[in-house]
Amino acid sequence: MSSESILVVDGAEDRNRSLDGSVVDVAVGLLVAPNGDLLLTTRPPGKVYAGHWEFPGGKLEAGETVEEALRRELQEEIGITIGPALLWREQVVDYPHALVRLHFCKVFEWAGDLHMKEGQRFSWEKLPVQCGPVLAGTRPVLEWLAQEQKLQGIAGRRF
Ligand SMILES: Nc1nc2c([nH]c(=O)n2[C@H]2C[C@H](O)[C@@H](COP(=O)(O)OP(=O)(O)OP(=O)(O)O)O2)c(=O)[nH]1
Repeated sequence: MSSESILVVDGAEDRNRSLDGSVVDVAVGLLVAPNGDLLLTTRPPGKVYAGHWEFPGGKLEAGETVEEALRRELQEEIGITIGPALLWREQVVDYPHALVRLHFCKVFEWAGDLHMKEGQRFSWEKLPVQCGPVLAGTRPVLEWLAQEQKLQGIAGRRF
């Protein structure tokens, strides 16, 4: 029995899928600009939930680490080469189309200019983000980021 919490999306309550074997791992990049803004992109036309806002990333291929997959996906999708990817949080999401484990990584350094290669839109956002609709599996991490920012604000005032 896994202790991971599962976010169930779009009427999946009765699916009761097992976490053994069928989970698709996804590397997701939280690109943080020097001023703290975060990069969000829309899901490209033709993909499930097209037009919904998310953080850029994609599925791991066989044999890849999360960092390798994220570096490849961001080169393929938005034309940049990332520096270190720092694993921050994980979330399992049960969608009607798939059961995914999202590996959210913070990225502070990258090379190259943004180039949306799959017809996505992009936006540098402050919290709370103004773009929408935001993909259901992306909402929890926005909450965690907001909590972190709040705590940093409190610590900053105190010290
Ligand atoms: N990239 C990304 N995917 C997310 C986020 N939140 C979330 O629930 N997901 C889900 C949506 C999809 O089910 C899955 C990512 O799969 P995908 O189809 O976009 O990945 P991919 O680019 O490798 O796709 P493909 O090559 O198979 O077409 O993760 C997020 O913030 N970013």
